[in-house]
Amino acid sequence: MPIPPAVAKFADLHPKPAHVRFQYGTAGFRTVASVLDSVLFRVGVLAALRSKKLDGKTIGVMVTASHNPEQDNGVKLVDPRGEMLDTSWEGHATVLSNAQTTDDFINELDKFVQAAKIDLSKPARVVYGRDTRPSGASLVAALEDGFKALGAEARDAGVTTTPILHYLVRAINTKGTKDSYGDDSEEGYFLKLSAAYKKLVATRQTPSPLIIDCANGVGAPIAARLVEHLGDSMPLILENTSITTPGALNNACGADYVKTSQKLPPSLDGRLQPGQRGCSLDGDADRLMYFYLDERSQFHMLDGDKIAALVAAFVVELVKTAGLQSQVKVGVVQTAYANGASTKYLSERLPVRCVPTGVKHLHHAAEHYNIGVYFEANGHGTVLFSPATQETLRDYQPSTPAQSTALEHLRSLNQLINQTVGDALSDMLLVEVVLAHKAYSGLEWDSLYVDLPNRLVKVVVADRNQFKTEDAERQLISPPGLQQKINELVRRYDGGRSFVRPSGTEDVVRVYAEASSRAQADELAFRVGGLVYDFCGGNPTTRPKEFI
Ligand SMILES: CC(=O)N[C@H]1[C@@H](OP(=O)(O)O)O[C@H](CO)[C@@H](O)[C@@H]1O
Ligand SMILES: [Mg+2]
Repeated sequence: MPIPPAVAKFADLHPKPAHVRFQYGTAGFRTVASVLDSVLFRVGVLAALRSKKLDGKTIGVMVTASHNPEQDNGVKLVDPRGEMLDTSWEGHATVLSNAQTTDDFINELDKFVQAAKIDLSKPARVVYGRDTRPSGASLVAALEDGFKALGAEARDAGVTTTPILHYLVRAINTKGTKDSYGDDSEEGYFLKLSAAYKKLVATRQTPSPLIIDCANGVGAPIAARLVEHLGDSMPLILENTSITTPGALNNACGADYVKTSQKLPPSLDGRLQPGQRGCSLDGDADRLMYFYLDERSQFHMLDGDKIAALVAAFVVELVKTAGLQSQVKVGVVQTAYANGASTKYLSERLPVRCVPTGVKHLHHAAEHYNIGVYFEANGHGTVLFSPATQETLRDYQPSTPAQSTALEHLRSLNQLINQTVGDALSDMLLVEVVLAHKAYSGLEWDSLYVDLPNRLVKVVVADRNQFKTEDAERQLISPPGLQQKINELVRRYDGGRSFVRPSGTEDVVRVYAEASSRAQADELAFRVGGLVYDFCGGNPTTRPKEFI
């Protein structure tokens, strides 16, 4: 079947800007919003094709640039089980987005449809949402033209969070089956989470109020609705909720600000009291960072690694108490950015795997455990219960009241946790459940282990693509000879660790370093940064001053 003429007609309305090259990367397409119109249209077409290829299963499309500045935007596709787009299609997305003229685009499309054996007569179904960015509405209009061009049945989920969009995709595709993921509506999502949360804390004291920094993004209206559903069971105070103030999104607030600057958002100064818990969401509410001030008002961050440690230990304990330890093996997945102290803490208790950066790698590795806990240090993560484990939890006959209670808790956790993708609000409730059960304050949680001081540095190089890594990105194999020099530097530092990899989302190379003291971690990072810069022939006049 030839490409319907409507595709070319609509494509003419969305010309590709000259001299821009797009790439479907770790987080889909992401760049300044002003150049994205053609990309959105073409992604609309691609989503419809993906649905046709999968017999009309619903595909999700999320328009967001997450923690990036407000003027950026982006788009990513969600596969039928609520997971990220299959990697084998990422390259096709890139090729289609870069076809210059309408004719080029139709040619590429035709080639792709033939090669992938897509039956264009099949139905196509999509569901799409966007964050609060001002550029969202017009980009969604371009996306909708892509759907129309192929006659896809399209459902608008409106302004919503990335994890809700993932939830909806899974809920729509499992509707009416024995694997039903929940009602396929935002309301269904809130009911599922709040009911599970209330069950889990039913016998616990109401916690002290938690402050949520909503990053002035879509997390604000969504958290406000969660508040209504939680009622008295969880006192939440929402901050940074100005979604219509120009420039406010992610500006000096949000999970990425907290992680990279290791500081309290200035807007929370005087609001967060010593001893009180606070947390930050990012711009699309799929990342979560916790923090608290000690009695001297010193800021302490509880990042994705701390969340993983807290949650994994709790799940292991429940599995044991339920008497399921021989059938249900719990494991953790991290990346090289995980703090060495967290890896040590976790490895002493359960299996830990290290995989390359990017949620899809963590997610897939976590699927290999019966219960897989994965978190990136930046606060993106979730817990996956394998299908077999869900059956075990359903059928298991406990033999004591203690076993029965632990089993009920595991069943509720399986409901509480958004298993399609990291979800800041679901993860926040999960953390609150564990804190309530352990009667931990932020301080006690923080004391599970002490973070090794660490430093992340960006290095601008002529061509980051010459950087190739192995061993889950912990070793460089190219440029040749550089890894040896890094090793020589690292050896000089007590508890030193450092690795270098090309970023998948920015045109930079990242250097990570940790050591037993702050000064040493900084020094090691700046030495490795300088080494990388010079090794790549960086211009001495623009060499960053802090590099040693
Ligand atoms: C050090 C770091 O935080 N890297 C981030 C960042 O990837 P880079 O490939 O390092 O640019 O963005 C990714 C997508 O959001 C996220 O998965 C990852 O953790
Ligand atoms: Mg995000």
